[in-house]
Amino acid sequence: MTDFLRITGVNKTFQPSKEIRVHALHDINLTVERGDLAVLSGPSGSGKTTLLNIIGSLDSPSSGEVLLDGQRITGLSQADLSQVRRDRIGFVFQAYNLIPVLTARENIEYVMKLQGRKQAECDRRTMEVAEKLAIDSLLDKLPSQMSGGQQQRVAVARAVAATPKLVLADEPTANLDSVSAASLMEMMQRLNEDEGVTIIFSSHDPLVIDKPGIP
Ligand SMILES: Nc1ncnc2c1ncn2[C@@H]1O[C@H](COP(=O)(O)OP(=O)(O)OP(=O)(O)O)[C@@H](O)[C@H]1O
Repeated sequence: MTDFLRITGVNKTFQPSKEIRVHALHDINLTVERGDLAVLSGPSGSGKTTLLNIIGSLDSPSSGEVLLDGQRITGLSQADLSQVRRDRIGFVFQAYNLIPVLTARENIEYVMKLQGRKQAECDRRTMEVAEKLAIDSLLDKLPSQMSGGQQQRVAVARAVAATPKLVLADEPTANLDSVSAASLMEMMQRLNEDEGVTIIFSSHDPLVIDKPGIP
């Protein structure tokens, strides 16, 4: 069976100016199985965001290759990469990144609409994920009318609603208090089990990393 995600010999060097070169990733080799809930842990500056951006095809490695579901994503055209991101990957960011002028419902529907799904299907799937994330009473609110924990649950709902194969979450609990962080982790764990979606997230929070059930 092919690995769901295989990263081989990935290096990333940033060159912000002529004199400065930053080796953010050095010879990274990693495999993730389908259905895993995996955590990338490490101190600030160790390269977690850089690696997640490369896995999510938001950035490209300086060398090495990334295979997602058997397909080599390193070297694809920008148009093909956009399609991979739209159809196969859901993103959750530290700062929630909801669209401020859209309600929770419209934010959640956004990627499904880009995929060309019919309104009835968007409605059904929005309700399904909203119930799983306990945000069904928040669907008509704007991000500014919600707490940080509520916004992050909406962001997770947006990431999973479009039925991606992979969800990438970069420090999703970093801006949350410990109770909201624990609740978000439980919900992500349940989504991983219920929907079989592979989730990779980064964290440097021992409470999150050491949670039972997280390998
Ligand atoms: N666009 C960039 N230009 C130059 N250097 C960069 C760039 N992006 C990241 N870096 C550097 O690469 C290294 C890894 O950064 P990265 O953000 O991936 O770490 P991280 O583990 O996610 O950190 P944090 O936990 O603080 O978010 C750091 O030294 C950072 O300064």
